Amino acid sequence: MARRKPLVVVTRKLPDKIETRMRELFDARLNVDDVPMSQADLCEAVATADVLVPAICDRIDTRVIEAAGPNLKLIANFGNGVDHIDVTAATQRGISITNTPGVLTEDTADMTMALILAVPRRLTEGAALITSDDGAWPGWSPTWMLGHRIWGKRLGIIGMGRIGQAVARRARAFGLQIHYHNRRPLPAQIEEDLEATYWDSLDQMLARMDILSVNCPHTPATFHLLSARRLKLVRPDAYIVNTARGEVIDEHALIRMIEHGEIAGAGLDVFEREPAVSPKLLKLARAGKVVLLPHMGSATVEARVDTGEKVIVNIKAFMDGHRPPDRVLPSML
Ligand SMILES: O=CC(=O)O
Repeated sequence: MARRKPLVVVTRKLPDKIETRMRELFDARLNVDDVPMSQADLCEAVATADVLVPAICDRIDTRVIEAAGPNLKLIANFGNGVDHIDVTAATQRGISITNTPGVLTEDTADMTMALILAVPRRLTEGAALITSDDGAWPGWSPTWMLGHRIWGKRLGIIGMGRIGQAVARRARAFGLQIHYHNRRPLPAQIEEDLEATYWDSLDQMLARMDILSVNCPHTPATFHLLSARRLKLVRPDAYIVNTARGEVIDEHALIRMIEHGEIAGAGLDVFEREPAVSPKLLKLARAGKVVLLPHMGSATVEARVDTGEKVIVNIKAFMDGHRPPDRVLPSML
């Protein structure tokens, strides 16, 4: 007798190519209209599904895990970060989790570099000004719209995993000096190739950098890693860029310090209460102090297709009785 195809519930619209392949391989319940699923919808879905494919905008909390029926054995996340999933609760219920590392490294590093350039060089401010209706551009002047040079400055990367290293490779080409803080130093050869300096003490690194880039995952250990106390160590002429997760920075404290001129500015692609963005940040953006993007770090067609392909590989491996290549365990967080 032919084996029943696994019932795979996908919470958001995925690239057409991925949805077509999922329809071929699985009993796929797709969300072609891309209407976000409520917590109640998610609970209903996991009651009968074999596999749930959530996206990073879904909240797979204890309530959803407790609603899982006996068939749910795998949560194959569409995305890298898993801070929206209660990994411990799922693991305790015997549900495996997978993510999609590697496929968004270069795109996220590009967006990080874009923000590293955009904030000190006032890119969005200038672009808004030239297209404004009131003809606000008075013409070139030696002292007008001056930003700050990034060449020769010190970049402190917080979290030197795949994305942090990809940022370092780009930043070197822009003449930045690479410094980093990580749980562990990089292997000597990689450190040498990147000409990167390791700081065991995050506090000491923060006090000496011109630009800081947050590239670590959000885990219980990195929540508010840049706390109000640590932000006070940052130089008043320094900029902070975050393309990782909003929760890694105490956003209230950051806003206050930028408002008071205690930090020069920030480039943020992620926020503490996404998709809500603090009105104070919007005001700072209009004042040219911050550049804000709506969580677009990995938003390329290529990354989304590659992510979908990784999800499929993980589901297939699991269903064939193998260890899925991108298994996430609570001990990894
Ligand atoms: O932010 C994107 C991801 O974690 O995949």
